[in-house]
Amino acid sequence: MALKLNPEAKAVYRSIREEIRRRLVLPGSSSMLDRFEPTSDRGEILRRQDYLRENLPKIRSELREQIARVKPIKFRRDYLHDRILIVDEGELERALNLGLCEVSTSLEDSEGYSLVLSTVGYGIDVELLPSQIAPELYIMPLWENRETLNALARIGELTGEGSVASEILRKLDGLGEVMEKRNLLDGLEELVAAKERELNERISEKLEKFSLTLSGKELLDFLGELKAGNYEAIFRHFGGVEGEILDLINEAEDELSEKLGVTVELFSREELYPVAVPPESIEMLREELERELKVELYLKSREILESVRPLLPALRDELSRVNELDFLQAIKEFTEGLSFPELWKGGIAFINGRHLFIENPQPVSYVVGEKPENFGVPDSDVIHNERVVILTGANSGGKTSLLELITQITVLTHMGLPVPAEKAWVEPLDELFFFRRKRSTYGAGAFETALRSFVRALRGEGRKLILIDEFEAITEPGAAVRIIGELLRIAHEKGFYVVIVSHLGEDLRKELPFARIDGIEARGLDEKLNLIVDRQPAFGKLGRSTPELIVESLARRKRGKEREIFERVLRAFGRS
Ligand SMILES: Nc1ncnc2c1ncn2[C@@H]1O[C@H](COP(=O)(O)OP(=O)(O)OP(=O)(O)O)[C@@H](O)[C@H]1O
Repeated sequence: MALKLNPEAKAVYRSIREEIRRRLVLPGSSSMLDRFEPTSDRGEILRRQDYLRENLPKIRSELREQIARVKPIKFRRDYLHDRILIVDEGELERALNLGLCEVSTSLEDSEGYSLVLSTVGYGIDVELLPSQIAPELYIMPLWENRETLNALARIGELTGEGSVASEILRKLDGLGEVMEKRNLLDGLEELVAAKERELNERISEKLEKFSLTLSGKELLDFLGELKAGNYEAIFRHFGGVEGEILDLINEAEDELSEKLGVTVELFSREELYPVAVPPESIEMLREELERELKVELYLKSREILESVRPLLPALRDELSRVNELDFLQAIKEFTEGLSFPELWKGGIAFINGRHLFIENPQPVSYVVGEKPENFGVPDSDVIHNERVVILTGANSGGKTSLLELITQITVLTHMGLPVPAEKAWVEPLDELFFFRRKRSTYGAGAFETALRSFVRALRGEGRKLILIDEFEAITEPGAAVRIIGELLRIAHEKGFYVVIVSHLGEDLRKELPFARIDGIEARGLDEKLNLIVDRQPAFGKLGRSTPELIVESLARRKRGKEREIFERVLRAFGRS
């Protein structure tokens, strides 16, 4: 059963949830928060506490950075246009239903496909399984997410839970060579152009050398041959150069063949200098390479998938565990220094509670309902297990903040999380109500609305905590005492826990002997003549609003005639 929250209590829950959510690293982890919605089920709260007690210590600070590297790995069914599957008439429907590629019963249809797969011996042998027909659909997402796999491996080390990712990565290594060729294919034009440039440079060097040699003694020989009409020798001379150039071309093509893994013949043998590769040749080479690569990638993927497939369920589990770890690290960060409350029966009590959203708050201890035996807070002897408490005291004393703190501790307890207090005892409740003071709403409308919500909170049975901030601000003090008095009597009879902020403490005390009156008071003035407020309510004591301290502050700040008047007023309090 979910703990019921009225809108303002729910707003406190939302701000807590938001504090945790913004500490998450991955968007996919926020659904974990839904599992920690406030519940009134005692057993469930205890289970959550146990789960966190066991798991939070495993969370190391380095984890956050690794979690941030994890991306979801999505295996998508896709239709592959590069392959055809040739099957037997009887398998046709099953093969078509796989929806992975073109299917036919006739080999004639395979024209134009890079990959011909077959269950009947017409191509690469396959069974009718996605892992054999389209292994790339499994392997490519893994290959593209090596960063994630690396992070998972590291996370496995950090948590001591291990990981299958490193084994998968090792198997994927076998794909490296094919992928490198793929990269070469992307830069094919540039690769060929560079070779072409290099080749032309080397040929031109050769030709230069050739003309140099010719300008030596050979030139004389050459002229001699020419005079004698010995053309044979001249051609032999030129033929030698031609042979050398052809060698250079062959060498360049061999290098390319080696790199690309196919026999390359790109350069023309007709025009020896400068050599140029026609664009059509590059296109043909590209097509051939693509075809070869597809086959190679298919075969490699299939081989790797065979050994990787049994690891995939564990990988899936690890990926969802990362969201859980992300959630845990967010909780760990948010609850640093907080402590698990004790579940008990008797209300709510805490020692040195610290408001979540006040910076450097003064810790406050408080009890609504039964006082725990080892409560040990000074001056708490006057507490007599009162379920209804009236909180009085100075303006800006921290009354609203205390109601907020009680709400925070109650909500966190019901989420199963630690609370901002040194020690806390919380009874699992059915409903939590928090009514804030409506500052600017006056008149019958506002009063009617407030009264209705209050009465709605009192309706029915169950374990309820009702927190009300200054109800009387929207009606006349006289009527307020009567209305609040009667409503609190009903709350008392029903055994609900109530904290109500009120300036009518004196009057309510007379009406409600069962209620405790606590007070927040100013202790004095600091060196700058500002009020020093003790945020810790005094138990069983009406909080004076200490206007005399304000008068004293003014008396000491002012000069001349005004000061005289303030001092006279101060004397009326019996102080000077
Ligand atoms: N425990 C605390 N430690 C430090 N600062 C606090 C604490 N509680 C409240 N304050 C600060 O005191 C100021 C007044 O608090 P709050 O509004 O709760 O007082 P209040 O008694 O409800 O005042 P009002 O009577 O005007 O409604 C706020 O700025 C708040 O941050």
